[in-house]
Amino acid sequence: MKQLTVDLGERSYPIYIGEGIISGLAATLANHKIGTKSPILVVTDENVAKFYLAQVKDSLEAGGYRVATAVVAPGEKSKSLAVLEDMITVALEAGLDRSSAVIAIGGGVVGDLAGFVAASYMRGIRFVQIPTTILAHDSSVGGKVAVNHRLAKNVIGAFHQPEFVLYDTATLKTLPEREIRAGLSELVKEGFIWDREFVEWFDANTDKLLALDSEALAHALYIGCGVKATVVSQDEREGGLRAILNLGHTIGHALEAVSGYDELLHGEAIAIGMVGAAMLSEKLGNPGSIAVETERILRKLGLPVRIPSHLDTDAIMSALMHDKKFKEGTMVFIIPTAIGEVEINSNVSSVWVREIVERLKGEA
Ligand SMILES: NC(=O)c1ccc[n+]([C@@H]2O[C@H](COP(=O)([O-])OP(=O)(O)OC[C@H]3O[C@@H](n4cnc5c(N)ncnc54)[C@H](O)[C@@H]3O)[C@@H](O)[C@H]2O)c1
Ligand SMILES: O=C(O)C(=O)C[C@@H](O)[C@H](O)[C@H](O)COP(=O)(O)O
Ligand SMILES: [Zn+2]
Repeated sequence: MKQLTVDLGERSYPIYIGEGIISGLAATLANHKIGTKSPILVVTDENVAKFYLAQVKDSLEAGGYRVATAVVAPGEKSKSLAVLEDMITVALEAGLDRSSAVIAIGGGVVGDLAGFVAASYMRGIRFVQIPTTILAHDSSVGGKVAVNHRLAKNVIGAFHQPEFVLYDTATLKTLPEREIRAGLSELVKEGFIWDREFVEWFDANTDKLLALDSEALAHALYIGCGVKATVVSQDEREGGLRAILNLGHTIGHALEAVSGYDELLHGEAIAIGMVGAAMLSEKLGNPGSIAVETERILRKLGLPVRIPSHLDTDAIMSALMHDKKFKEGTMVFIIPTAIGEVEINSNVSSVWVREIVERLKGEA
């Protein structure tokens, strides 16, 4: 098993990464002083429940825990206020108290939702992240928890750090192919923002990653979680640096909202957004090779790199204005300045953005 730390003073926590480590969940909870006196709530979705819920519940109960479960429908639409309220109902009915904990087992949807349940229930109880998608290397680390609004992604939420992250890489074996590709989009993002060598390694190992080669995947997830932990440790609440993790998200989140949260997967929307940010980089005077290279790598992963042409440009432009980086009338974009380097840039004109959105809709 490998271990990383998110270094946040008294809120510091470990990320455990290893194959088969989910079987040690009850012992890990006990090590982290989550005791058996108060009930715990396990939140997951229907797909993940099918594979892993019985095993997790049995092992927790064998460890003396009283376990309530909440199983939501899979997909982004479960990140809603209505589902949040259902979760709170389950928590109340199961008698969760301030010593209880919420355990999220699943991808980023479950992690963000369950994390926000934990952040808001009785004004905040502890929670644990058990990521089961590649993409969740990102969502399970860093404490951003949220649900969506019809008009904008992640605008109802909080910063609430987990007690620990337990990443059992064996769970990834059951992922559908489209989810593997979407997860790799956010994983290569960690390289695009921070680590050119990782991008080069990623490019050379794409086939292995797509085939879920255990060694390649464990290495990539360790590096990806490491980038995330390093950035969050320096800027927990996005005062500055942390915004770089948002590469591709300004356009990406707008596409998710405008398409009703059920057409593009998060990682797919972010792939398109990363190509858009790279095209904006060229407008700002950086080499055009950044966009060419970004697009080549994302295409090789089988990801979409163009905006579905039926999405309305005006609707996308208006959704962009709800981006959380938009402040005092100024758009803020994360712009790649080289492969492996980005800057936070507030000099991007909305005229350019519209032009790039149109271009991304127009070409194959
Ligand atoms: N909080 C953050 O910092 C952060 C970071 C990145 C993304 N996110 C959020 O994460 C969400 C996307 O996460 P995601 O891509 O993991 O989506 P997801 O949670 O919807 O999971 C993807 C799909 O895979 C299924 N699944 C999950 N694990 C599985 C497994 N092991 N085997 C088989 N099927 C499995 C799920 O049921 C779902 O259908 C978005 O809402 C995004 O906004 C948050
Ligand atoms: O952790 C962060 O910070 C990120 O930006 C990671 C993103 O991949 C993630 O999608 C996050 O939820 C986006 O945050 P938001 O503040 O733009 O909603
Ligand atoms: Zn993301």
